[in-house]
Order: sequence, then C-alpha cells, then structure tokens
Amino acid sequence: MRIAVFAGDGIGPEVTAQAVRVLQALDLPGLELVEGDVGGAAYRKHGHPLPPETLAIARSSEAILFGAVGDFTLDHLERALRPEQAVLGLRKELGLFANLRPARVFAGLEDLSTLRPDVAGRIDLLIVRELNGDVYFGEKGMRTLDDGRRQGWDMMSYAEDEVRRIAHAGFKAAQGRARDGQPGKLCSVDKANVLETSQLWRDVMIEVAKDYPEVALTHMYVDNAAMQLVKDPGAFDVIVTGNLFGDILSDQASMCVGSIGLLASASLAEGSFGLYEPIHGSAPDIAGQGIANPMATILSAAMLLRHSFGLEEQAARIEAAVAGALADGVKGGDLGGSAGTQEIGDAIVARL
Ligand SMILES: NC(=O)C1=CN([C@@H]2O[C@H](COP(=O)(O)OP(=O)(O)OC[C@H]3O[C@@H](n4cnc5c(N)ncnc54)[C@H](O)[C@@H]3O)[C@@H](O)[C@H]2O)C=CC1
Ligand SMILES: CC(C)CC(=O)C(=O)O
Ligand SMILES: [Mg+2]
Repeated sequence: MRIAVFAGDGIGPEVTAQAVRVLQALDLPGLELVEGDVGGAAYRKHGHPLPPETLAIARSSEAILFGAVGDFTLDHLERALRPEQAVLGLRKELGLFANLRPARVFAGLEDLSTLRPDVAGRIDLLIVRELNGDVYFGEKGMRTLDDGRRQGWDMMSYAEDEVRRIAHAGFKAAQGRARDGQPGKLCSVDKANVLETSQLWRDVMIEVAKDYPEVALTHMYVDNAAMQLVKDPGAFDVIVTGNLFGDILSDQASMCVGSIGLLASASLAEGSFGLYEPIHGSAPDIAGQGIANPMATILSAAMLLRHSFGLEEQAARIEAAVAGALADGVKGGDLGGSAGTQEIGDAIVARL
C-alpha cells in the first residue's frame, strides 16, 4: 500500500499529520507512506509548486493523501508558480476528473448547522464536481487595452466527452445511493439560461440519462441551487456540476452541516487511483496555532481506504471513530468547541 503524502502549506501539515496517525493506528499490512513537497513549501525548496520529484512520487503511488496549498505571501508570483498550481496540476496530470464531496450531518451536530435543526438533521448529500475542465483550465490572460484599462479573461469551456464522463460518474453515484427501495436522485446544476457551456452540459446529461432509467434526473440553475442549499439541503441527494460551481457550492454545503473542517473529498481518475483531501484550503488565518480541525482530512483518509484499496471495513471504522468523538463532544473551535488539532487526533486514534 504505497500512499503519497503531500501536506503542503498553512494548516495542511497540521491536519495531514493527524490523518497519518489514524492510518498508522490501523496496522494496515504493507502500508508505505512517501512524503513529497507541494505548494508554497515546494516553491521555496525547489523553485516550483509541483516539482518533478513530487510528480514522480505521485505516479509511483496507489493513492495520494493531500493537505492543502496556498500562501498569500506568494501572490506576487506569476500564476504558473503559485502554490495552488500544485493541486490543479496534480488533478490535470493524473486525470483526476471526478471530485466527490459528501456532506452529511453527524449525530449531535444538528444544532450547529447554520440551518434549523429539523432541516439540518436530514442532510446527506454528495456533490460530484467535474475537476479537469471549465474556467479553471481554459485559456486565460491579462492585457492592457488601448485606452489604458486592464482586461483579464478566463475561457470557460467543456467538450462533450468531458461532460459525458462526469455525467456517468454522477449517475453511478446516484445509482449506488438507492435507499429504502428508492432510487438515488441526480440534480444537474448549470447556468444553461446564459452559458453555452452549460447548454452543452445539460444536453449531455439528458443523453446519458437514457443509460440510467432508474435515476431521476433534474436540472437546476446554479443561483437557485445556492438558494435551495440553504432553504432545504435535505432535498438533495447527488448534485453533479462543473468545476467552478462545484467549488463554490461545496464550501456552501459545508456550512449546512456545521463546518468546512468536516468536509472530505476524493478526486478520482478512471480505475482505483485517487487524491484525497479536505475541501478547505491552507487557512492562513489559523495556521500554526494548533487549532485547525483535522476531521476533514481524517475522513478523506477513510475515503482513500475505501476507493483506492477497497478497505470498506477500515474506512467505516475511521468514520465511526470521528462520529464517536463528535458525539462525545470532542469539537474544534470551528464547531464551537475548544479541542485542538492534536487533541482531536488523540480522540479519534483512541477510538480506533
Ligand atoms: N485544495 C487546496 O489546496 C485549496 C487551497 N486553497 C487556498 O488556501 C488559501 C486560503 O484560502 P481561503 O479562501 O482562506 O479558504 P480556506 O478554506 O483555507 O479557509 C476559509 C476559512 O475556513 C477556516 N477553515 C478552513 N479549514 C479549517 C479547518 N480545518 N478547521 C477550522 N477552520 C478552518 C479558515 O480558518 C478560514 O477562516 C488560499 O491560498 C487558497 O487559494 C483554498 C481551497 C482549497
Ligand atoms: C486551488 C483551488 C481551485 C482549490 C479549491 O478551492 C478547491 O478545489 O476546492
Ligand atoms: Mg474550494
């Protein structure tokens, strides 16, 4: 079990260290953890946020556990050298096109959601975000116009095949979430009333739906989806959407269930390879204080065991340990508690 560990910047190393402790506590046979530099830390050491050494470690591993990258003190760098390019580069280079971001309310946290407890208690949704295309990877630039004004542009585009493969990922996820004899539901979120990219997206979703007759497909404009996520997030099952909308809606969904410090993610290629990371960033405002909530990263490690190694039982043990710690009141500052990063890690390791 060769797992690359890329901790990154800010709170990245703090939360990743706790997820590593959790993996080590499981006594997994053949576990090999290989560290690599990414982000601002890599730029300072190697002159690049995603150096070839790191990419080589990624390519020779079966999965990647990722912390976070981002360092505002490097904002002056040309874009290709900024820390965020490490995670964008890994996603693109390794074909990690399907980003799964589950959001559910843990028992005992219903009243911590920004929503009414009765609404919050029903939330169990999955955002399937396309991760290799959209405006993040289109041609971009900045120039000065003849009249002296600066103009910036970022090309938003999707090709049919890119939409088709994420559509299949969304429908399969919905298929797998059938409960109580009820098929899963898939809500495709776009802005087809304005964007051609979204019109293509919608056309392809409708075409792929024919392969999954048991899954109920609906469409929603992204502005309405943002509103509905606050009004009644329990009404969603699986949301499939593009890179930009999925990025924004998943941060929003995190507050429906209590905190961004709880939201894990899997970024998957075809096959079993994946990168697993919390959905949050490097949180420079709290870095170095030992107060970041490591649960999102620990839950990402559970997703890693499940998706890349088929270790369902061990994944479920981690999730139960996190749920148990929360139910016993082990909460970080983001959840209104006072437990620090290490203390939360201790509580979860103890429960394993
Ligand atoms: N995948 C990645 O590596 C990502 C990197 N970033 C980068 O991270 C840097 C900071 O970005 P922000 O917009 O501030 O987003 P952020 O997600 O790092 O932080 C947003 C807010 O949430 C809080 N927060 C985040 N994670 C937390 C945790 N585990 N426990 C407690 N509180 C937590 C932070 O303190 C902050 O107030 C930027 O450079 C950004 O580009 C942002 C998102 C994802
Ligand atoms: C560097 C960003 C695109 C990362 C981000 O915000 C995310 O993936 O959620
Ligand atoms: Mg984001």
